[in-house]
Amino acid sequence: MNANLKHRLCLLKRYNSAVFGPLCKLGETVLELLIPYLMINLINLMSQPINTADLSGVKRYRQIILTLLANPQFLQIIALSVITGILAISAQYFACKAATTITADIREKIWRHYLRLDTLSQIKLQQSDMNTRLINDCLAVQSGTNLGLRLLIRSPFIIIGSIIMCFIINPLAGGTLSISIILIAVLINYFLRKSLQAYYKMQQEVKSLYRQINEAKSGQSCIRAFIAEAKIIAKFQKNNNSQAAFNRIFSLLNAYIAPLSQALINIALLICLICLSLELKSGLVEAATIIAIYSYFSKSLIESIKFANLLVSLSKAIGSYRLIKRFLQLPINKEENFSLSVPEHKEIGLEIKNLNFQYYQPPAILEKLNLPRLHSGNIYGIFGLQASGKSTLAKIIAGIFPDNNSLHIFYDRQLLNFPNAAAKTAFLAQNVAYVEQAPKLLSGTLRGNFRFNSQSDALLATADTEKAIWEALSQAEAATFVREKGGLDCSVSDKSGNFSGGQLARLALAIALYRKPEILILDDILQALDLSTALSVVKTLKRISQNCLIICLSQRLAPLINSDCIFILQDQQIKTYGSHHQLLANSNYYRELYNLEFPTLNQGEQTNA
Ligand SMILES: Nc1ncnc2c1ncn2[C@@H]1O[C@H](COP(=O)(O)OP(=O)(O)OP(=O)(O)O)[C@@H](O)[C@H]1O
Repeated sequence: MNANLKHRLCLLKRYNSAVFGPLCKLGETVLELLIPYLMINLINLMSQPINTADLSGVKRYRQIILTLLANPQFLQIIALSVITGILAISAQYFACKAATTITADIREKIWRHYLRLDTLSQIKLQQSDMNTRLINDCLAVQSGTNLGLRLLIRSPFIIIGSIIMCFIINPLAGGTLSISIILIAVLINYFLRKSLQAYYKMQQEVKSLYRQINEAKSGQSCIRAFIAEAKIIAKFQKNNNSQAAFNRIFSLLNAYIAPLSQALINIALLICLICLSLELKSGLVEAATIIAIYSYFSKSLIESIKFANLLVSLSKAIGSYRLIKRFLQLPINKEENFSLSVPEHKEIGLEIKNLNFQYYQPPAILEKLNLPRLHSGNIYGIFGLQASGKSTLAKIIAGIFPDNNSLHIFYDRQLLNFPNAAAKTAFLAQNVAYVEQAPKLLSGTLRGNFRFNSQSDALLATADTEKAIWEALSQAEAATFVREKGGLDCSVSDKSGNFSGGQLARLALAIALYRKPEILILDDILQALDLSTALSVVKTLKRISQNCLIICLSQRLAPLINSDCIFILQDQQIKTYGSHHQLLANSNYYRELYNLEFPTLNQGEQTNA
């Protein structure tokens, strides 16, 4: 079977409720249209006198029921009502199942796409946008799909069917109903347009509220420092009031639709009844016919109002789906399932040639940057003042930001060729451990944070794994406080609030060491540690650097002085490099920095150098 057909069959199987729902609704609609028509005969039958003169009390009613039950049309109506009920419930069930399945799949797709996004797009994307896509937009799609599957066929079918049935029963009634439905359509169209304009403005305000909440959450210290609470509250109030105003306009405009439509249909019905009353008196029309006409008028009215609500829901759903689609078109750069097995005991090397980088708009953060070949077995230091681009460079080496083909990887001095940029990113993700400046853990348990590459819970709890985790914790000087907190199953709260900055740095280092990476990048983490812990960590790093390439980045010289080579990042480039002593002897800039940082030591050191 061809793959495309197979894929379509799978989709059909998964979303079969989306077919069954409308089918049940169609069946229900057809039967519902027939019932008032059949009622004409039933009412006529009931209006004929049933001989109950010699009976009294319960027996009298029993006689009436038996007469009705003997009439095949009565039985037909009962049977049709039961089937209609069953079809209505089934349609409801299938529509709900299809809508929730579709939305769950879309939500999963959004999340997968987010995780595979190009990191620059991830940074650019506001947290509030992600929340809106995942929650508000998905809910709008869900309710639009649910209503659409039930009403998109039903409402027009009932309205057109009612008009046809009215024409069959009485052409005057058919004509009056047609005209009133056209007027209702014009009215609905006008109010819908206006209300949707208000809805989109309301959405903008909601987005702005979300943004403000997130900003206020992340910038709390700034708000407190500048006593800016009142200003923040006033801004929030302004947005909130504006959102409420648009919400009110939207709700009012929608609320007008039902009473105005009802008034229109009632006027039409009144005109129709006045005309028909003459025919009724002259015996041209039966009372039962008028009841059936009334029934078709009310059905049309109810369906018109439902259809108006459906249109509102559908336009919201379509708007939301467009935003989701736009999000899903954002470029991804991580290729799943790419694996390049790392040969054991091979020396890894990396080199950067002519690297340029900017965050989605100028200025350039790194420009024509070159980094000579680095090899495993060494610790390299990269020094740069604040905002010189250290973290940016670290993220490029870790494969988090695009390297635009400037980063070259070597095994035993042989250049590694990757089939495409995504394969290189996947390789770096597997082999480089990057410990960021202010790391955070995933909430849950500490053990869960050591889950690498979809390891199962069972594997995480084996004696071997536990031993390896504790070894990594000891190497990162984290074992003691982890024991005090209750061991590997101690909890990690939301945003890692139950650990200090230094503890988080050590835990992040332990997680990185546990992975036994080929390249380890430490972004200013030694700075977060007290002196004795930092010295122990440096000793560990010396030991593990025998099989690993380690890069430490720092805005202070102290954590880098013992590195095998120190690179100075300045003016978007690596300006100079060498060992601490070489730099002290040859670089004025380095010497100045050193004198600033160690004012009392500098005399002796410089004399030695
Ligand atoms: N997400 C971002 N969007 C736009 N510009 C950014 C972003 N992240 C960093 N920058 C800018 O890039 C420049 C380098 O930042 P980077 O974090 O790489 O410097 P750094 O040397 O690590 O700084 P620090 O020592 O202060 O941590 C800075 O001017 C910063 O404003």
